[in-house]
Amino acid sequence: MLRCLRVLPARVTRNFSRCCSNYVARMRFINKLKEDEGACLTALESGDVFLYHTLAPLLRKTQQGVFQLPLLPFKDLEGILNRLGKDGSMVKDSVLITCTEQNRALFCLDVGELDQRAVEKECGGNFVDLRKAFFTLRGEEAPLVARGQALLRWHQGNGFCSASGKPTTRNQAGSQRVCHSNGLIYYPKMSPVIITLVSDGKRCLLARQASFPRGMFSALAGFCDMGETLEETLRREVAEEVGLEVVSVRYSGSQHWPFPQSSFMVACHATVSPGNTQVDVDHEELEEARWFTLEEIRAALKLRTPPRDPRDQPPTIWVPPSYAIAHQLIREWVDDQEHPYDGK
Ligand SMILES: NC(=O)C1=CN([C@@H]2O[C@H](COP(=O)(O)OP(=O)(O)OC[C@H]3O[C@@H](n4cnc5c(N)ncnc54)[C@H](O)[C@@H]3O)[C@@H](O)[C@H]2O)C=CC1
Ligand SMILES: [Mg+2]
Repeated sequence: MLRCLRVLPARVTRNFSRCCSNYVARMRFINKLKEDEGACLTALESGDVFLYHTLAPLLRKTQQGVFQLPLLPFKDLEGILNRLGKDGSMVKDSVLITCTEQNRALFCLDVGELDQRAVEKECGGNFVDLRKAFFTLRGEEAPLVARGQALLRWHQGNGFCSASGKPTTRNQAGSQRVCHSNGLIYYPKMSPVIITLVSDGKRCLLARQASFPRGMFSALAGFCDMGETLEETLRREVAEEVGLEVVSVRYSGSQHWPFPQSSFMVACHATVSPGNTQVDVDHEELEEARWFTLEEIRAALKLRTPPRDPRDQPPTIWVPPSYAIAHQLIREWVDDQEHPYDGK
């Protein structure tokens, strides 16, 4: 019975103290840009834009060999577009992403209709696949390129109203599209996904899909069905994929995940009772799922890059890298084992 599922208090308190004191003003400014067409255009004209070509972000390599996301001031980009024979007003198709602590607005634009090499030459960079960009960029730039691509992809796929079949029009910020024939408003969409690390108190359960790189194991994940709570999704997915019944759940964190389409990943720890640990894998979904000891997980976490030798038998086990929320769950589990929680 669902009532049996205990939802434990979160152990981790997120600390936002690093946020600067103008956070409230900045959030209200961004919100105003979504609602006020004139203010958004003014912010774009004094802001920066980063580029995509058919959804691949433009990156630039510094002399130190570090990849960066080049931010082009509005005027510079207008000039570049003019030099490439395009009307500079194309910059106005940019989509609002965020705004810096100095209230400088940041937008992105897909220049897929221009010659890729010509743009790369003008901008001094290269358009790279999002997966590569996401794994290469540092700090806050990785979620920025993911967010930008997700928004641009959503605009490219929502040019028509699904009720009337007529074209939809975007607002200046790109935070919504409207069908003027029936007034329907469309907002960017993410699919909610639960991701959970199941533990029996001493071991944790990791699984791999056949499509994963060799040797990589991750936490269990699954899309929410319409009308489900996150707890119901978690309980159902664990039952479906590995045949186990979860008895408690603890929230860990969340993450926007752009692959293959926008998912909103909600990460939780879950436990099964020690007497109910017999795994029964659904081989339609998973290639393998099994329990791992603390020592095995510590060894897997030590591998910073996937093992080089593709022939090692059995394959060396490794886990998703640090930017994946699965990694956070696995690290927290190790921490829980090393410093057990006394419930206070
Ligand atoms: N950031 C991270 O650490 C991780 C992210 N993930 C992501 O979680 C997502 C879900 O994991 P899966 O095990 O594949 O889910 P899943 O166990 O629900 O299986 C996927 C199947 O669910 C169905 N489905 C239902 N609703 C769907 C929707 N809205 N979009 C697409 N398919 C839908 C499809 O038939 C699909 O083949 C994947 O996109 C994956 O990339 C998975 C593991 C780690
Ligand atoms: Mg799954």
